[in-house]
Amino acid sequence: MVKLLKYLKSKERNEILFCLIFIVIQVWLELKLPDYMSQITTLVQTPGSEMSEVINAGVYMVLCALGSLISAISVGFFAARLAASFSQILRSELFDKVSSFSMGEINQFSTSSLITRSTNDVTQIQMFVTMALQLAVKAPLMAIWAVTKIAGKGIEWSIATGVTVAILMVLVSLIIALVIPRFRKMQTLTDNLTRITRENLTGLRVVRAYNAEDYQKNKFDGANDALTDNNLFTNRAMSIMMPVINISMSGLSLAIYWIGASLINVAQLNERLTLFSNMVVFSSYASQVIMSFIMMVMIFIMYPRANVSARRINEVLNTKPSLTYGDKEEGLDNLRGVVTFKDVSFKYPDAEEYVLKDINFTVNEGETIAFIGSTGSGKSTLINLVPRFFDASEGEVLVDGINVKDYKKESLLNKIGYVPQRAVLFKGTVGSNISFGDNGSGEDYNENDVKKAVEIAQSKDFVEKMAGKYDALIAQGGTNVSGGQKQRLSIARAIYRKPEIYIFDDSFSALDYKTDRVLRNKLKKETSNVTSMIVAQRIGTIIDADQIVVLDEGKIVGRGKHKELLKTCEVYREIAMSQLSEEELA
Ligand SMILES: Nc1ncnc2c1ncn2[C@@H]1O[C@H](COP(=O)(O)OP(=O)(O)OP(=O)(O)O)[C@@H](O)[C@H]1O
Repeated sequence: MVKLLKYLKSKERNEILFCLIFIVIQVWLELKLPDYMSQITTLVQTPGSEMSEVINAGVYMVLCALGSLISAISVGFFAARLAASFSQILRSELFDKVSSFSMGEINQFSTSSLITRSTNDVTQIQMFVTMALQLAVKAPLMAIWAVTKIAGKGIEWSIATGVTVAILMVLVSLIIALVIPRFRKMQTLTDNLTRITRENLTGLRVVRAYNAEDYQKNKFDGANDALTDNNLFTNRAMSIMMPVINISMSGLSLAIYWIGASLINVAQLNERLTLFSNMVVFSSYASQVIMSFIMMVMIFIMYPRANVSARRINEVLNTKPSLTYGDKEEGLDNLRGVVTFKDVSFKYPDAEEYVLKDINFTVNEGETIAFIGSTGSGKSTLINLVPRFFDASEGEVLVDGINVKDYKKESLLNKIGYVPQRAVLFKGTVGSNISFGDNGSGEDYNENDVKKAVEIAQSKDFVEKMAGKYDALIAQGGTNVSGGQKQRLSIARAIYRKPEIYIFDDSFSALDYKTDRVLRNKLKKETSNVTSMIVAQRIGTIIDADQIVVLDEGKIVGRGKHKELLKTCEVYREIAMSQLSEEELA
């Protein structure tokens, strides 16, 4: 938890200082109250006391209570402000950190856990900081201050207070020891629940189509019950705590008055008044000691859960992204859109087997290189090494003659227009989704460029029919457009970027054959100097490519043009024969 404090900025540090000042004032004023009470008791019991003196002491008491109230409100105000801005900082740090992760790190934590860590865990910290700021300093300060006030006022009462605190310590420690493991489990169980909920919502159509609602419900109920049982256990244990504390407090008051009564009974007449006054004061301060104790217990209760959350947040924040970047902004002179793979091999983090082995090729400016092969042969993995979603385990990936690892992040990615296998659209408008291609320029886009990109991507017809045209709304995940339309908008986004290299990861398979052909021809005509790397399943999509690379189990088993490969590569011929007619093959 302490490690997280380094993220506090000077504004928040000042707020902590204000909190501490007000806490000291509050405790001092609260502990003044019994003094005035004792003064009033003595005045009332002393014959000849002036009424004005009693009223004076009463007024001071009211002023102290008011001052204490104002201080408590100020502490609450600053604590809430600090906790809110602290959690804002943490959320923002987490967001930035996760954005810098490679796919390997995202997979290591899992998306649902990263969501819980950025939301629920941060909320736990926020709640704890609000409470702890108000109580963590106040409780021990009040306890020590109150103890110094009652010290020497009566050994019997001190023993009674000491015994009560000792009994309370034992009981509360037992309860806390019982619940801490459950608090630790809470966040993992919440992760689990988030994962199942997320999976169910994103896969809702499949769940419905296969009548798997009951199966999903059972999984959800399992996770929900586990979390509920855990919560119930901790809540039941905690519910014992308050009565225990209340009984102890009442027992202590009873003991103090009982001891006081016995002492007064045997005391000399002139000592009785002092004893009575001491008893009243002692009882008040003893209550303050117990109150401090309750406050400390509350912190102990909240701490384990907040600490688990802090650890989970720290795990993310302390993870060093495996991707480090160089300082190159440009490639070698005269090179543009040139991609070279030199003896590249790759295996996924924690995997035993290589997914790519000894990959070598070069593609030059304006050329089209296509990758084909059976499913799982490593096509997507190969092209993912260019924008550095993963880094090559061995060998080098060069863009314009420079290793991709030596570029600045922006410089490398500005050269690339990437279209993923599954199109991704964001909530916004057609325009904002396409202009996302220009480093997320959002609503502030160049309308002509958007129109041009939409036209090349064969999307003009349907976009201009949408209500609002380029300002038409796109739902989260692009659920209000068809799969093919989504893919075309995603291609338009890459075109809007004006890159040196297009990377199409099986992006044309959602298009019908005619649109696929027209789109590629138009793209070739309008952006002839841009290099294209295309992963495809359809021979038709890559038949005109300058180079076709045939992959089988992560190895290149053929390379050349369509006609050459038909003659030289068995794997390619098999794929071609399964898709093309005799005439087309001839
Ligand atoms: N994140 C990952 N972690 C571990 N292994 C992975 C991961 N992604 C893919 N693989 C494995 O790597 C191999 C190649 O996968 P890849 O997605 O590159 O194949 P592909 O040729 O693009 O397949 P498809 O045509 O079906 O998209 C597969 O065996 C797959 O199981």
